[in-house]
Amino acid sequence: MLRLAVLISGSGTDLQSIIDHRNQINGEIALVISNRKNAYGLQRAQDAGIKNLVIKNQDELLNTLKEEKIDFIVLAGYLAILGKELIDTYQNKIINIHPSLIPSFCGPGMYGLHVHEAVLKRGVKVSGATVHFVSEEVDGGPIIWQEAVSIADLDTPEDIQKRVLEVEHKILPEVVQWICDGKVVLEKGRVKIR
Ligand SMILES: Nc1nc2c(c(=O)[nH]1)N[C@@H](CN(C=O)c1ccc(C(=O)N[C@@H](CCC(=O)O)C(=O)O)cc1)CN2
Ligand SMILES: NCC(=O)N[C@@H]1O[C@H](COP(=O)([O-])[O-])[C@@H](O)[C@H]1O
Repeated sequence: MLRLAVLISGSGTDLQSIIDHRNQINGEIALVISNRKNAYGLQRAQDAGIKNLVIKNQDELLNTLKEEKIDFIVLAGYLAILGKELIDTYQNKIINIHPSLIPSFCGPGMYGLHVHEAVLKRGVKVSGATVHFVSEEVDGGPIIWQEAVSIADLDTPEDIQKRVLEVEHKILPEVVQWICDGKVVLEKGRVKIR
């Protein structure tokens, strides 16, 4: 059974979606780590009986992940850019959920509401969410799964965020379950679900 660490920075609704599905997931949410002490996701972890820590320094983060014998890392609204050492140590063992259909509206500076503000400004009629492997290139890692959603009837970034979060809360636990079941295969930079 994989020992999972979920990294957060904020309210933790993506984390909660994994917690809510943990009985279907053949992995243990062993640790929740936030880089912000006021992240409500820490309370969600506490309420679920999951060990939770605040760690801002990436060297300390990597040491803690090793000490806790973490096998796989899920970035769930984690708003810091991971460095080369951590990514090399956990190569193809880190996933991230992003609130757009990558390669659109992603990369440095594209996080949280900023994404949906850019989506609204551009006037696209479809958005969605993407789960991808994490590489040194921000949001540039191999795409694992995506789901689109119509936003043609929405007029504010907050409404778009709300609708996209519904998709996030569906696909993130699904992908975590597939990973824990060994169904996610990366071949020549392209992901297949067995
Ligand atoms: N090396 C990588 N690190 C991270 C990745 C990645 O793919 N490779 N994914 C991001 C998650 N993310 C979008 O999905 C993302 C997070 C944060 C930022 C960003 O610009 N952050 C700001 C600071 C924000 C803050 O602290 O308020 C910044 O670093 O200047 C962009 C994309 C997680 N890490
Ligand atoms: N680029 C990363 C990024 O923007 N991540 C986004 O932060 C939000 C976290 O919400 P949560 O704290 O309620 O899970 C989610 O919408 C997630 O896609």
